[in-house]
Formats: sequence, C-alpha cells, structure tokens
Amino acid sequence: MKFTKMHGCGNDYVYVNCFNETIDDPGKVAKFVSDRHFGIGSDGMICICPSDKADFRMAMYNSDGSEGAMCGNGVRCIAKYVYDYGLTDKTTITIETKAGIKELKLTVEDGKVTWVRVDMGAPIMEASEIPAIYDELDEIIDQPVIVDGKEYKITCVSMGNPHGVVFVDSVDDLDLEKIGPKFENHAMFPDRVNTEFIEVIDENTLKMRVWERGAGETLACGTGACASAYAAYLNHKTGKKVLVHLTGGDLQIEYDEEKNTIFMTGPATKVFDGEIELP
Ligand SMILES: N[C@@H](CCC[C@H](N)C(=O)O)C(=O)O
Repeated sequence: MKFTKMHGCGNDYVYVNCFNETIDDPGKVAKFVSDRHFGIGSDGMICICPSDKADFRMAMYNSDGSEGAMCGNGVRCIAKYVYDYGLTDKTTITIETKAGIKELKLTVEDGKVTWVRVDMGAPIMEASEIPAIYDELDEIIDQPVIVDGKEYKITCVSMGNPHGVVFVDSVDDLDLEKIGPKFENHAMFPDRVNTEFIEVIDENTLKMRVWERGAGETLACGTGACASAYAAYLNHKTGKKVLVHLTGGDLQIEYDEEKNTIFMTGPATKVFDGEIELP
C-alpha cells in the first residue's frame, strides 16, 4: 500500500489515496500502520476518497482502529495532499466527512500548500447529540465531574465528534496517562470522549493538552481546539478569537457568532512518502 505520512501540529496520520488504493478492512489496517514499533507510527490513518457530494471525502480511523466522524488536523492535511499531488488546482475545496461537508481555503507558497483555513461548522451543545449524559441536563456547561477522586469542571461540545473540555490551573502538571483513559471511558459518555485540558493564558490565548478517544495523548487535536475555544468563550474566559498553543504547534480559532460557525486556521505538513506490505 502506498501512503504519505503527514501531520498538523504534530497530530500525525498515515494518508492513503483511495482513488488508487483499495482497503478492505480500514480499521484493522489503521491499527497496524499506526503502531510506532511494528508499523509506520501515527495517531491513525486517513483515507482520501472520491465523493459525489463534495470535491473529496475523508474517512478517518484512530490508532485503535475505531472510526472518527471528523478530524480537524486531518482535513487540513487532505487539502495539502490533493493540491500538492495535483488531484485539484482549486484553492477553495470541499471535503465530505461523517460530520458534514467542510469548506477549506488553501494558502499556497512556492506551489505548495502551507496553511489552511477551515469552516468547521457549528458547535453542538445538545447533550443527546454529543452524546453525553448528565442528570437531566440538555447542555453540560461547567458541571462538576469526579475523576480519580478529584473534582473537575467539564463543558461538553460536539464538533461532529464528542469533546469534554476541562479548565485546569496548569496543563503541564497533569498525569494524562492516568486520568486521560478515565475521562475517555467515563459513564457519562456512551461513545467515549476526546478530553481537552485547558489552561487560560489570557483572554486571547489558551494552552491545551488533549487525550483523544481511540488514540491517547496526541500533540494536537483540531476539533478539540475548536471545542475548547468555544467552551472558553461560553464560560466567559476568552473572547471569540483565540490562539491555541497545543503541544505540537499553534492553531488560530475564531467563533463567528453571526454565522454560528467556527473557523480554524493552521499548518499542514508532509513528512514522507512510503510503501508498506500489509499482513
Ligand atoms: N485529531 C483529530 C480528531 C480525531 C478523531 C477523534 N480521536 C475521535 O475519535 O473523535 C482532530 O484533529 O480533530
């Protein structure tokens, strides 16, 4: 199987051009290629597919083989892939995802895409749509949750995939390997959850660490940065536009209240091309 390893702020995936490749069991292949010792090494696998509704379609799989509905860093990298490899010459493209069709605007320098702005769509707060269960609440904003014997406050947002945003004093002090899985598999999230731990630097800046559903701690999560920026705005901690410092780089996130949509702007980077024999 031919592939391209790419990352967005260090959130790395194996990208497969499914115009040319056919994958029978993508979950199984994702698990195999993601292994950092016996595979290629990545947070998962992303298939770039034809679409009858948009310019392209994304199918994304976490490193544990589970399918994700949306991936913010992944759609930016697909934009770079399809432009740089000549699958399109458009600098505004649409990508179909399981969370709807996203529009992306590409910045091209020296013939290559460097930067991508994505219309990520509306944040969803309805608990049943996330899905998240907390007493009879329709929206879960700044609610106490006990994890590993400690009380945290959580705000739940869907960006097409489920997020729990937790504000903490310092992200560096967290033992994510210990608490991450406990949030991910908490009884309040029937489909598990991606958890963002957020330190508010000032009204324009957040610092974030993430424990991703199906992948563990990753260096960045685009949908997570959007969910966190919206949660910070809702909780009156920031304005509508913030710079999010993630472990692997920065993302600019802006909530457009009039359109009720979130714009994410960030880099997309190719690492290398390769070919792997699948078992
Ligand atoms: N890293 C992604 C999100 C990937 C999917 C997530 N782990 C899920 O299962 O919902 C991003 O950049 O948004």
